[in-house]
Amino acid sequence: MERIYVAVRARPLSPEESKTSPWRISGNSVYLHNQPTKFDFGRVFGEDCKTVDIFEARTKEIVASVVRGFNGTVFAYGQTSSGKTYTMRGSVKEPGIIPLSVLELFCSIEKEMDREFLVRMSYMEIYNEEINDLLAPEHRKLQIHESLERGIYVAGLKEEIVTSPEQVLELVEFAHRHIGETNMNLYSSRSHTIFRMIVESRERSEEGDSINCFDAVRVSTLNLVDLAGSERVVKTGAEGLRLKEGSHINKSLLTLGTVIKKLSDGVESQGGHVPYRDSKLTRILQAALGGNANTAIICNITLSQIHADETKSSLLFASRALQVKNCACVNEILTDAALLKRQKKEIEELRAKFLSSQSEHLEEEILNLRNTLLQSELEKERIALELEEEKKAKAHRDRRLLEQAKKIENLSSLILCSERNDRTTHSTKSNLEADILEAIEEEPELSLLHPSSELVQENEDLVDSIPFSSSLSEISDYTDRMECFSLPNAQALLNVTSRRKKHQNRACISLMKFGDVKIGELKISCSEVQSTPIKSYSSSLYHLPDGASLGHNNLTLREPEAIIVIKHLHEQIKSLEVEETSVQRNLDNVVALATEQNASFREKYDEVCFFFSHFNFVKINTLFHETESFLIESYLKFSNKGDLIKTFLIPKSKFRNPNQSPNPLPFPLIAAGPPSLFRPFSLSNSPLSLPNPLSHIKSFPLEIKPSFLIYLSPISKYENNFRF
Ligand SMILES: Nc1ncnc2c1ncn2[C@@H]1O[C@H](COP(=O)(O)OP(=O)(O)OP(=O)(O)O)[C@@H](O)[C@H]1O
Repeated sequence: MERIYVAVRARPLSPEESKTSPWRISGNSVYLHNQPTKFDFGRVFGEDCKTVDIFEARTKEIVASVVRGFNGTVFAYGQTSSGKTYTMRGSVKEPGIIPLSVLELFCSIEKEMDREFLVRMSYMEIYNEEINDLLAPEHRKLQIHESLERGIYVAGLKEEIVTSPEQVLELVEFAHRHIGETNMNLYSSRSHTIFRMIVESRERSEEGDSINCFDAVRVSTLNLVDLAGSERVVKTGAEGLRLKEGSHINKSLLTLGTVIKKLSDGVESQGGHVPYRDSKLTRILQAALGGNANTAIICNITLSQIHADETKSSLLFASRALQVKNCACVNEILTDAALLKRQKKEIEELRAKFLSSQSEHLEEEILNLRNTLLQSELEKERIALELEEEKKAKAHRDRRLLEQAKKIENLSSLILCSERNDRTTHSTKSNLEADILEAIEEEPELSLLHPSSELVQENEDLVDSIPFSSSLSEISDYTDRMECFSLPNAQALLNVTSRRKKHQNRACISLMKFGDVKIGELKISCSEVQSTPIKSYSSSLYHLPDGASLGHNNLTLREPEAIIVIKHLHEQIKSLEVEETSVQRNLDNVVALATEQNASFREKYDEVCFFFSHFNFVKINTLFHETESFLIESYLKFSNKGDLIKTFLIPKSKFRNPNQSPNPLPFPLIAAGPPSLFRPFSLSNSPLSLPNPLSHIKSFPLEIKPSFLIYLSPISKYENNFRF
C-alpha cells in the first residue's frame, strides 16, 4: 500500500497580486500568514519552479513503473486559471507533464532490451458528463464498461498505436478539447481531459524461438488528467452554456472531492460505499484513486488574495488526497499457453529447489555417516587397544593356566583312582563295614578324608559370590580368582589322595593283621595251655576269650580244664579262619565288580571319546537344571552353523557344577560357565593347541545361544592318561 503522492504548485503572480498575497510557502508547507493552519505536502513548488522539476519529483518514476507493467495516474487539480493546463500540456517554452512523460516512456521502453512493447494512446474528454474521443471527434458520448479482463474501460474509444514521442505529441497537438472564454481564463478548459498511454509488453523471444518466450502480456496504463477548474459563477461571469459547463465541472469535482474524502477516511477498506459512479470522472479514474495504480496529484493553486478561498479549498482537497492509499501491482494478461508455460516454469523451479534441498539433505546425511564412520574408527582403535591389553593379560593367564593344565592332568588321574577306591570300599562295605569301623574306632586317625567335598565346597562358595551380570573387569577379576580357587593345588590333592589311599590300605592291612595276630595269639595261647602243668585255678579264669589273661605264666590249669580251653581256642581259630576266607571271598567279589564296572565305564568312555574327539563344543540346556540330569547338546566343533549333532543326558550327580573341581565329568573339562563368565581353562598357545572358544561364542547362532557352556578337550590327547 502506498499513499497518493501530492505536490502543490503555485502559479506565478503578477506584481500586484504578489503584494496582496496572504499565502506564504515555507519548505513543503503552505499557510496563510495570519493563520496558524499549515498545509504540509510531499513537495510544494513555488512560482519559480519548472514543470520539469515537478515531473522529476514523482511523475518520472510513475512513468517508468508503467513501462514495467504498473498502472500510473497523474492529474492536475485546481481552480480555474491556476495553471493546470499549463502544467500538464506545457507551453512552447516549457514542456508540460504530458510531453515529458511521453518522452520518458519511450526512453524507458528503449532501455528494456529483453521485452518487446506495443504502445497505444487515447485521448478523451468528459464534457458535460459526456465522454468524447479527442482522437476521433465523431466518437461522442461514449459509454463506460467494466469487464473482468479489461476492468473499467470506455467502449469505442479510439486507441492509436504509437511508436514515437513525436507521433504522440502530434496527435495530442491536434486533439481539440472544449475550451471557452471566461472572465478568469481566456482559454478556460470546459472539460476534463484524460490522456492515456496503454503500454503492452512481453518478453522478447529469440528469432524463430517463439516456444521459449512467454505469452504473458503486461498491460499497463498511464493516465495524465487535466481537470477542468472549479469555478464560481460570480467570478467567471458564466451564463448560459458556460454556466451549464461550470455546473457539470463543479459537480464532477465535488464527487471527486467526496471520493477522496471517503478514501482518506478509510471507508472503502471498511467495506463502505465510495461513490465512484456518481461522476464519469471518478468512474474512469476509479482504479487510479483507490486501487491498482501509482497516483500523483499536482494541486495547482493561486496565491493571490482574491482566490484565497478557492486555494484553501484546493489545499484541503490535496490534504485529504494525501491520506489515500493505493496498491499498485503488475497487470499481466495470460493466455492459456502462457499459463501453461508459466506453470511449467514454476514446476521446474520447484523441482530444482526440491533437488537442491534433497542434495543438501543427502550431503547432510553423508556428513552424518562420515561422522559415524569416524566415531566407529575411533571406537575400533579403542577396542584394539583394549584387545592388546587383554592379550597381554591373557598371555599372563596362559602361563598360569599352562601350569594348572598340567596339574589337571595329574589330578584327573588321581581323582579317578580315588573314586575307584571309593567305589570299591563302598561295595565291600556290606561285609567289611563292621570290621573297618571297628578298626577306625581303634585308630581314629584312619578316618577317611573327602578331598573333593572339601574343594568343591570352597569353589561353590566362590561361584555363588559372582554376580551374573558382571562387567568385563569384574569378570576378569572373578576369573582370576576362579583360576586360583577352582583348580585344587596338585600337590595338595596328591597328598590328600595319597593319604586317603594310605589310610584305606592301612585299614585293610590293619584288619588283616588284626585277624592274623589274633589267630597267632590264640595258637600261642593254645600251645602255652598245652605245655603248662595243670594247676589249681580260679573259675573266673575260664571266661575266654581273654588273651591277656592267658599269657600269665603263673596260671596253673588242671588237664580236663586245659583240654576244654584248647578246644575252645581251636574253635575260635577255626572260626577266625572261616571269617578270613569269607573276607578274602568278599574282596575277590569287590575286585570282580570293580573290573566289571571298569569295563562298563570304558564302553561309555569310548562313546564319549567318539563324540568329543569330534564335537567338543556343547551346550547345557538350562531347562533341565531342575531335573535329575542335564541335557547336553553337542554341536559341530567350532562350526559357525552350530549344527546340533547329538543330545545326551548326564546325571546331575556327575555334573553338579562344571566349575567344581575335581571334574565331575568322565572326560577332561577345559572350560565351563555361562557365556558371560565363560573362561577357557586352556588357551590357544597352550600345548593342547586348542583354539580359544571365546572367539566362537559370538558366531554361535542366536537360536541356539547356549545358556551354559562347557568346553571339552579333544579326548585323544588325554586318552593315555585317562583312567577310570
Ligand atoms: N507556471 C506558470 N508559468 C507561466 N504561466 C503560467 C503558469 N501557470 C499558468 N500560467 C498561465 O496562466 C494562464 C492560465 O493557465 P491555465 O490555462 O493553465 O489554467 P487552468 O488551470 O488550466 O485554467 P482552466 O481550469 O480554466 O483551464 C495561462 O495563460 C498560462 O499560460
